[in-house]
Parts: sequence; structure tokens; C-alpha cells
Amino acid sequence: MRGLWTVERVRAAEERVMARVPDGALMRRAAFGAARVALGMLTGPRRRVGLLVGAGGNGGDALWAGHYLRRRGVAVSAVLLRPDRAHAEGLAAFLRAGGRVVDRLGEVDLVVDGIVGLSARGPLRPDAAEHVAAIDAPVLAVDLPSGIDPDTGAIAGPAVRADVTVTFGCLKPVHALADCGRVELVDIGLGPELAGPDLAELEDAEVGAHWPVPGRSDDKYTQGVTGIAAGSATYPGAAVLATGAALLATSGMVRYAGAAAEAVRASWPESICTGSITDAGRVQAWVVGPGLGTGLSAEGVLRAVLEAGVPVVADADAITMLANNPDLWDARDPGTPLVLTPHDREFERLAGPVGEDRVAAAKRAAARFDAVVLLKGNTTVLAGPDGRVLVNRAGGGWAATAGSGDVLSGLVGALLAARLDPLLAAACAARAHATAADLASRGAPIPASALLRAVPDAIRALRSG
Ligand SMILES: NC(=O)C1=CN([C@@H]2O[C@H](COP(=O)(O)OP(=O)(O)OC[C@H]3O[C@@H](n4cnc5c(N)ncnc54)[C@H](O)[C@@H]3O)[C@@H](O)[C@H]2O)[C@@H](O)CC1
Ligand SMILES: Nc1ncnc2c1ncn2[C@@H]1O[C@H](COP(=O)(O)OP(=O)(O)O)[C@@H](O)[C@H]1O
Ligand SMILES: [K+]
Repeated sequence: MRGLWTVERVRAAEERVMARVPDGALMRRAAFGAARVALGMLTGPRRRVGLLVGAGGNGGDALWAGHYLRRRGVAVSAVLLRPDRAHAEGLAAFLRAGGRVVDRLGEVDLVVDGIVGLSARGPLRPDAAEHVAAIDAPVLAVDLPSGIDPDTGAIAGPAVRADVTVTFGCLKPVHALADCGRVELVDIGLGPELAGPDLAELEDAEVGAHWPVPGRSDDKYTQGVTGIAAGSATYPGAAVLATGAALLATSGMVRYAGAAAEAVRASWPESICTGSITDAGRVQAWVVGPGLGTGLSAEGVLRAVLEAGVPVVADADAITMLANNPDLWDARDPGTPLVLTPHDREFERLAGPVGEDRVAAAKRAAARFDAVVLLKGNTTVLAGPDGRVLVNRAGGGWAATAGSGDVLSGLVGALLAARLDPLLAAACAARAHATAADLASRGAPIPASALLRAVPDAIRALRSG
């Protein structure tokens, strides 16, 4: 797992390290690492670097990095956004090494963004935004791209667009929640001072290791049977996609119950299809909601699933029904895991606007509903009712296509039926989904059915990762 720590936690760890190292040592280590990353980005024949330097430690890092770059023969100029408040030692070292202070960036081969770091509040101020708008070179952001909130990844106005971000000590939430380009981590000795992270990302290999595969002694029942209560006469496709995803995610068996039985049977002859949930037989987890509708009979299905005493993934129309008719919560068997998989609009119906702090929103809803909340997006946020938070970053935006959520719900359901911890099940499913989207796309738009077909390749890639 790759941990991410909030600003408050980073500051506390930094303070403890600073108390036992010489003044400025931490910053010089950070800046030395930043200079090394900058050198790696200067691949052409010309080596001119421009620094954008703000008022605090972030600008100090940039100036010290400028100092080290000068020592390697790089031409470095700096725009001081607050000349009166520029980091004094950093500026002295920069000037000593032959760095130049200029009014504008001019023609450079690399820009180092040292405008603002962990103290960032809100978008770039207008003067900084003006210099950033004029950038015409690759950008290395120091700690984080200026203008993005370090803890929430929110971008409320002008912000730096970084090709590479070099950060220090540990990753911060912004590095998973916003686009920071490639992220390079420089060790400044915070490790021993950092307890458990605030958020985490699973590594591919961990997802692969958790993925349930049949053992020699398994049969079709021992691996967990997934039930799909989705689709309708109007939306049979949702049932076909969710059932297919469950079939491809794990071995064993998938039961489909609902009005799209004929379409599901035609696409997936191996599924056990019935027209009604009452005839479905036993399952170890239910997926409910995609394409189901929100009428009275759909409510009856949702009630039956919630009462069944097995883990449930509630998606799409199931979320809308729970939002519109809170009495439905009473049907829920307390103590059985529930995974809610809203996109932003569904989240809003259920728990109010997501707002800028997606992690806080997901955590709040997870606690309120005693459920795992999987909040969809390019970065998917997953919060458990116990306060754990995982994030999953998708590579591209290829999964932003109608029906891809139906695939995701089938994947989560299959992993729940295989008895994975619910938060882990949701996170592994999100990773396989995003991986399948990238594999299927290879640079071209894809429909959800192509994403679905790439699920086995995604699982193979994760299991060999
Ligand atoms: N404390 C240390 O010893 C270390 C600090 N480090 C660096 O220091 C940074 C933190 O430094 P500081 O806490 O001094 O503060 P920053 O450098 O993050 O911010 C400086 C000032 O920028 C201004 N500012 C805030 N939001 C802004 C916005 N949206 N647009 C423009 N200006 C804005 C504020 O006046 C703020 O005080 C870290 O991000 C890291 O780069 C690293 O060198 C590691 C060691
Ligand atoms: N910009 C994006 N980048 C990557 N993944 C995305 C993006 N937008 C949506 N997704 C993913 O695609 C899926 C879409 O689900 P959803 O909105 O429910 O679609 P539908 O209801 O049409 O099936 C989710 O898994 C979500 O995380
Ligand atoms: K920065």
C-alpha cells in the first residue's frame, strides 16, 4: 500500500525531525532531490531553468534547487513573487551560486514551480497566475502544483499544470486526488515519524494477490455465488453488463434475477437466470440497482435484497430509491456489509453535495450509512464505516462511458461473494475496472462492453504485477 499523509500530519513529523537535525538541513535535502529531478528533465542541448518563487518554504526549496543546478552549470533565473518575503538563506545561496533574479520567466527549457506548497490556500493569486499563464516549457512542481489544495486536491481557479511533481518525505493526498503529472518522492527522513497514513492506494501486486482464484479443491459453490438484481425491460443491457462482469471476475456461479432474464441468458448461457428474486436461490452477495428502475416492484426487489442477510452492492437506481425513500433503510439486515457506489449526482441525492473535499464527503456518508462508500471519478475515493480510506486513480478517462458503472458493480459483487473485506473488495474492483479500461482502449474511445471484455486481461495483468 502507498500511504498518503495530510498536511497536519506531515508538519508534525517534520517538526520532530527538524528538532534533531541542523537548521535548514531538511530543506537542503529536499532541494537537492528536486535539483536531481530537474536535471533528469533537462534532456535537450539547452539547459535554462526558470524558477517561480513564492513567499515561503516552497520558494526556499526552489531557490536552493536553483543553487544546486547552478553548481551543475545550468543557467538559472528566478522570478520572486514576493521579493520582500523570499526565503532569505535560499535566496543568498542562489545568488552566491550565480543565479539571476528577473522580472519575467523569458525563454527557458524548464520551469520550477516554487510558488506555494503545504501552506497553499485557494487558487493562485492573480500575479502568480499571470506568470503561470505565460509558461511555455515543461513544469516541475515543488511538493505540489501551486493552486491545488494539498489535502483535498480541489482546484478552485488558476493552478499550475505540472509534468512532474517532486515531493518530500511522503506522499500527500493531492498526489492521488489531483493530476500532479509523474510524482517523484525524495526521502528526507520523515519515515520513522509517520504513523499510519490518512489515505492509501493499493499497489497492483496487492490487488493481484487479493484477487480470488479457484484452488484445486474448489467447486462452483465454495467460491461464493453472486446474485444480480438489475436490469428491466427498458434497460436489459445493465443486467447483461453486471452479470458479465461478475462472471468474468471470479469463477463459481452467478445467478441473475429480474426482467432481463432472456437477454442475460442469451449473452451469458452459463448464468442461472430467473424472472423473479423470490425464485433466485441462495447467493453469497447481491448486486442491486443498475437499470432496475425506481418503481414499486424495484422497491420490492431492493427490500428483498437488503433483508437477505448477505453483503450487498447498491448502485444506480438502488441508490436513488434509498435517497427518495429512507424507509427502505429499515429493510437492511444490520451487520451485513453494504457497498454504495454513487457517482456525484447519486451521492448528492443520498447525502448532499459532494463539495470540494471528496474524501471528507465519502467518509461522512460511510459513517452515516454504516457502509463502504465508493465515490466514482477519475480518482475513486473509497471510505469504510471504520474510517479507513483508500483511493484508486484511473490512468485515462476511458471508463467515462455509459454502462461502465454496471460493470463495476458486477465486479464488486463478485468479490464480496468471494468474502473479501468489503472495502478491499470495492478497491480491488475499482482497480481492475480502471485497468480494463486502459487495456481495452489503447488510446481510442471504447464502449462499456469492450471494457467488460478486457476484465480477464486486467486480472491477469494485476496478478502478474
Ligand atoms: N519546513 C521545512 O523544513 C521544510 C519545508 N519544505 C518546503 O516548505 C513548504 C512549506 O512552506 P511554508 O509553510 O513556508 O509555506 P508555502 O511555501 O507553502 O507558502 C508560502 C506562502 O504562500 C502564500 N500563499 C498561500 N496560498 C497561496 C496561493 N494560492 N497563491 C499564491 N500564494 C499563496 C502564503 O502567503 C503562504 O504563506 C513545503 O511545501 C516544502 O516545499 C521542504 O523544504 C521540506 C522541509
Ligand atoms: N473521468 C473518468 N476517468 C476515469 N474513470 C471514470 C471517469 N468518469 C467515470 N469513471 C468511472 O466509470 C464508471 C462510471 O460509472 P457510472 O457513472 O455509474 O456509469 P453508468 O451508470 O453509465 O454505468 C465508474 O467506475 C467511474 O469511476
Ligand atoms: K509548488
